[in-house]
Amino acid sequence: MGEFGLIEQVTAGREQSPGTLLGPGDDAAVLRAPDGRVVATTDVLVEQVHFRLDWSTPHQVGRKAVAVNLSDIAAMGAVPTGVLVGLGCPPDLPSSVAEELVGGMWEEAQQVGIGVVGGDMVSASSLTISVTALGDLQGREPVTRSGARPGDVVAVAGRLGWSAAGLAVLGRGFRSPVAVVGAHRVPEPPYAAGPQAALAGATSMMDVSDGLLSDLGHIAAASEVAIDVRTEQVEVPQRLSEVASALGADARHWVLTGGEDQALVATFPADRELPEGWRAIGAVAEGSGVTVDGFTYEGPSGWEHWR
Ligand SMILES: Nc1ncnc2c1ncn2[C@@H]1O[C@H](COP(=O)(O)OP(=O)(O)O)[C@@H](O)[C@H]1O
Ligand SMILES: Cc1ncc(C[n+]2csc(CCOP(=O)(O)OP(=O)(O)O)c2C)c(N)n1
Ligand SMILES: [Mg+2]
Ligand SMILES: [Mg+2]
Ligand SMILES: [Mg+2]
Repeated sequence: MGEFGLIEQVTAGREQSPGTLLGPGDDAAVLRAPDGRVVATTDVLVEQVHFRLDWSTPHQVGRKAVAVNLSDIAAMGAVPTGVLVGLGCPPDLPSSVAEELVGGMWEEAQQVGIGVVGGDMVSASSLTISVTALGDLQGREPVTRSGARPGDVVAVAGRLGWSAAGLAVLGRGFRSPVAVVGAHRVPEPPYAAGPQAALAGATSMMDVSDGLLSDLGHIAAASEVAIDVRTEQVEVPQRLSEVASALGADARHWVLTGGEDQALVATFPADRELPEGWRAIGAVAEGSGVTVDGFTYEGPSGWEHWR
């Protein structure tokens, strides 16, 4: 199938998402920007680096590719308005795989009431997916990485360590449909928690894509503060402990440094009540860097490409 046939196949019969005034199908989409500002973010996923088609179905990969972008929109305190999808497909990729991928993208987008408003299809040596998400602040100020203040509480919404546990299970050759494997295949970012944190006065926020400690390092650096994670406050779910003991791995390490669950981590003034779904895990102080119970964490604090 040629390029235009494939585009026709993946766009045909799709409903236009709310807020889309035009597209896909013209040179660009036109979206409503009620706030007068547009939030924009992009993340690329590459076969063998971010996913394997013997570990995940194309539909699951499509959902994940959109989810990792929508979590960045939520991490600004915004709501998504549309996604654009770039697909680099090897010439021997069955068109049904592209169709399923786009189907997964639509499913995830529709979880938050939006759609795929445009994209691009090119030939490539390995399957490459680039998603751009756009969002609306609904009149609120963006919650950046740089607003954490000494005395703030550090809190998290969503799962930590589940995706890393699933990756460990898959990496050891098991394909059983345990919950952690499901979590690795399709993350469940707490989308609504982003805008809720913004409304509750969060001073900084980001999504956890690389690992809690690594990502808190970005907040600490941008805000010029120190962050201490208190392990007595960080829950290690029973499920993760079970998987860890079966694999001879460390569940706490997954929770502290595992990426790809797309949880949200934020800081809040200590006198504010945390919004529903948020749990305290540490504190902000004067200084720099991230510590765990006052000590520097031994070993890598999260995923880093080329390391
Ligand atoms: N090639 C690039 N050009 C411009 N900005 C980039 C590029 N790559 C990354 N960035 C920016 O650097 C910041 C950190 O990137 P990244 O760690 O990928 O963030 P995230 O985990 O939220 O996706 C983001 O603001 C991102 O937009
Ligand atoms: C086959 C495979 N190997 C390893 C991983 C683990 N992994 C790949 S990228 C990544 C971190 C997140 O990806 P990144 O491109 O850094 O996203 P961003 O931080 O930009 O959101 C992790 C934990 C995986 N998902 N799949
Ligand atoms: Mg990124
Ligand atoms: Mg992010
Ligand atoms: Mg990263």
